[in-house]
Amino acid sequence: MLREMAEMTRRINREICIYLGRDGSVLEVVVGRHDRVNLEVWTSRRGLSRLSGVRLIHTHPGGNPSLSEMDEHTLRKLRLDALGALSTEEGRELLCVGYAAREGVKLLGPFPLAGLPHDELLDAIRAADEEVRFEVGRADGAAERAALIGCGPDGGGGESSLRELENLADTAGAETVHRVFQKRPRPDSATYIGSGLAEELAMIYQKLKVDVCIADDEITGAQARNLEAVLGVRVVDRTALILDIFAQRARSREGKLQVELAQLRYRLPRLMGAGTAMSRLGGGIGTRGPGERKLEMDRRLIRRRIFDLEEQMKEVSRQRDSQRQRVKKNEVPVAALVGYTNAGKSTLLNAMCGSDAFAEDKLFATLDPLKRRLSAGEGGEVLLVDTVGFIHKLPHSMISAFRSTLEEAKHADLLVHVVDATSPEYKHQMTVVRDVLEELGAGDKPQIIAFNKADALPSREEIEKPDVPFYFISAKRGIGLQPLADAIREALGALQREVVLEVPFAKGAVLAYLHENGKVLEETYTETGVSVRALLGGDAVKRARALLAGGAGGQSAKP
Ligand SMILES: Nc1nc2c(ncn2[C@@H]2O[C@H](COP(=O)(O)OP(=O)(O)OP(=O)(O)O)[C@@H](O)[C@H]2O)c(=O)[nH]1
Ligand SMILES: [Mg+2]
Repeated sequence: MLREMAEMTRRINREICIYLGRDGSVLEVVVGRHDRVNLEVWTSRRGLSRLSGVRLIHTHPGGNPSLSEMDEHTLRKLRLDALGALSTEEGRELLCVGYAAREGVKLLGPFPLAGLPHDELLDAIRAADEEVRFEVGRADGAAERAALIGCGPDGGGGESSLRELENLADTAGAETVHRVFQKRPRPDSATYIGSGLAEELAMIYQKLKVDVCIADDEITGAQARNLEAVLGVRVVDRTALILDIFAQRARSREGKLQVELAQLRYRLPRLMGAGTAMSRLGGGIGTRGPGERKLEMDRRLIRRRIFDLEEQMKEVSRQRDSQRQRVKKNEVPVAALVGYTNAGKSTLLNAMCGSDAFAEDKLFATLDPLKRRLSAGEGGEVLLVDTVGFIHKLPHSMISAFRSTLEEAKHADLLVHVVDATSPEYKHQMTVVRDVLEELGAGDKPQIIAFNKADALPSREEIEKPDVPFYFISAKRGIGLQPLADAIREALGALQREVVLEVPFAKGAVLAYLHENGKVLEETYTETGVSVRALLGGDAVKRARALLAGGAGGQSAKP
């Protein structure tokens, strides 16, 4: 067979690649180009830490009989029993064989075809099979090596989106080794980026030993499969990456339920047919579930699990609702900190409430809503709630999966929109946040904007002034927090503010108005009229003042 392979390679000047099972049967034949071959992935049903039970022999057109660096990478990545490289120079055919050993890859040969040490080779493989254990995840235990691809029209912010994707990859624990953005009006329906570019990338990825390719947009299952076939590496998209981060970070029961649900809903339409086992190879981005639960289930099981999770979520939602009702009854106003991921929401919550929410220079540090009492300032009790950060290209399926967390924003009385003012993308990020709030039905809540990280901001003049109240703060350095806290209290108070109004006897109608439209707490009779302490909504205060000011003998009211 080796002679035939050499002969054929000389004729077509292309690599030929044959996969063999342990019984010697041919599992697959692949013909590549002159200088490379697309390595299909074969995994038998053995554990991911064991040798795969597959041997691969391929030809090197020309006279090089040894294993290339790429060959060795392939050997470990596919956990092959052995990988043979056959040099095909006529009359001088030589076979070199590599196999996995505990200390890395061992090489035997090159041997002339007439003198192959069959027994020695088989013994070596048998020994390796006993002792070699691969780390699940990456064969060599290092960080996953990621390559990023994105495409879109010129000037569509694709580059900065790709930078953010790199940040996300970093958060997920992967190292970005390659990045490419292709300008095109719209993604290719079959391969997302152009197929020509994909073929070029395949070469580069092999050289750079890329483990996973991440697309900056949500792609279809078919696009992912087509790309995998060309690129020869696992392909995931932005959504899978975000879900992976969520999976690593979810702590509370509710957070875990939400993440698992979102992951399964994302996976269901993307399940691959049997045999394409690429996504099962090792661990890494897109394969982790909450608590490192492996996401390997078939369709039927997934459907059942989704149903289970939905039922559990309903229960959690009910509990959360009744909790909210209790808070409402106590009339404790709630302000929700919302904003783009990494804006500094958790840091602000900690600074303003003297608490210790988890804050980190990573994206999506916070997954679970956290409520704390606002400590600074006078007046009634106010609750602040931290929320999950928003991000652009957040797919709709995820918004619905995280609805119960995001609903904290919807049920809050006031939104404090925290903005990382030092981000070159701050305007775009603000738009994203507004859009998500809109989608949640919280678009018209009263808002205060907190431009955060003012300590690291070169010039406040550069920041475009919004048309809602705004404050420059530094959550980390504790700058400008008191004015912000006051503003929060005041804005919340406007909803049901305690005011004292001096109502002259001549304006008896105002008294009636206060009783009807607010909650009168105390009435004290003075020489000229009644001093009323009452809880009033913002509009009611305005109206009462107007009534007091209007007409003869009007006396100004003191708030
Ligand atoms: N320079 C500076 N850095 C800040 C400030 N506030 C927060 N940071 C940093 O910004 C990073 C993100 O802070 P977090 O509070 O985790 O941000 P978050 O909005 O809660 O992020 P997610 O939970 O991931 O959505 C951390 O490294 C903080 O130390 C600030 O006022 N100035
Ligand atoms: Mg946070």
